[in-house]
Amino acid sequence: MIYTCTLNPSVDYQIDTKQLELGTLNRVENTAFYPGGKGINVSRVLNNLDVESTALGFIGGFTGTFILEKLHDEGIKTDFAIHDEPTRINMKIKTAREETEVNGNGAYINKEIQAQLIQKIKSLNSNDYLVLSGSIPSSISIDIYNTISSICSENGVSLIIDIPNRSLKDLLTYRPFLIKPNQREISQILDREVNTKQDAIKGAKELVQLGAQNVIVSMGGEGAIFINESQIVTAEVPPGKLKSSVGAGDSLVGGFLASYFKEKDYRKAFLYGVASGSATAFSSDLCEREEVEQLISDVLLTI
Ligand SMILES: Nc1ncnc2c1ncn2[C@@H]1O[C@H](COP(=O)(O)OP(=O)(O)OP(=O)(O)O)[C@@H](O)[C@H]1O
Ligand SMILES: O=P(O)(O)OC[C@@]1(O)O[C@H](CO)[C@@H](O)[C@@H]1O
Repeated sequence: MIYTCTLNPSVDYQIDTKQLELGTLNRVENTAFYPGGKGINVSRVLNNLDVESTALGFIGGFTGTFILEKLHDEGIKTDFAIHDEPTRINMKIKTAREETEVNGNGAYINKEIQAQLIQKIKSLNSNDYLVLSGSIPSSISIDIYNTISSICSENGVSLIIDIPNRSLKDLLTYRPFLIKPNQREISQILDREVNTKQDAIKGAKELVQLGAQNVIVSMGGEGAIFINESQIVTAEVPPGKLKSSVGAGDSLVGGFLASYFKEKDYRKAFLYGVASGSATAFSSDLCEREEVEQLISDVLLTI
């Protein structure tokens, strides 16, 4: 079974507007609410690609209820540790020129609720995959990434890590099955600029040497690279019109896992992941299966 763990979920309030001016009243064209947070997005993408998962993490308040209802409506299983304070609302503002995100710092999670989640993660076993994704609420110690990774390592759970944090480097000793930093994140981890695919390949090799079994570096509209001990694959994205890149990275992870789970083929999984990321970038919400499959033949892989 695949599990996703979102320590800091969100309701994503998506705003489409011609322009945004600070310091004055802006009236906008379109708005929409989506269940958000990186692991939750992975669960939604897996579900769209006909792969079952259970969404774990912390959730609470009226925003938490909204997320749970949406996930259950879509047929996604959940097993969150529930707290009192509302889950955060993140603003995703798309103008004709650029995308702006305003992410909250997250709800207060007490020690008892934290322990409840850890207990759930302890019940996973070597047949399971856990996708540990996204930031942590500011009330939680960064050590929680370490705690979860070490439990997975002890119990043989295949761990996928996508966290926006330098501490990813320290988690590589747990030999995660997959990590997916984007260009900005790998630059931070390595403490140097990663600008080109060649830079990303060099950096990802270092992360494999430090313990990652597989590394994908996502580079937005420039595509992505995939590396493990025996393979290096680069991908160019298919042509299309960017609608919203929110969740594109999560879709890459979800698409990769959906394919790998069924076929156990890294190259095919990477291809499917890149097509999923782009399909999300070309739509308002997360990708649907038909959208992904239409793009597959336009993704250019180089081995
Ligand atoms: N403008 C784009 N055009 C085509 N494909 C895109 C575009 N932006 C993203 N993608 C696809 O999505 C994948 C992941 O994108 P990106 O590197 O932006 O992830 P990310 O920074 O983790 O995103 P997020 O945090 O919003 O989920 C890319 O590798 C690519 O396949
Ligand atoms: O603040 P974090 O946890 O780093 O990222 C949260 C977030 O920006 O990531 C998802 C897109 O990847 C959104 O659904 C969500 O709002």
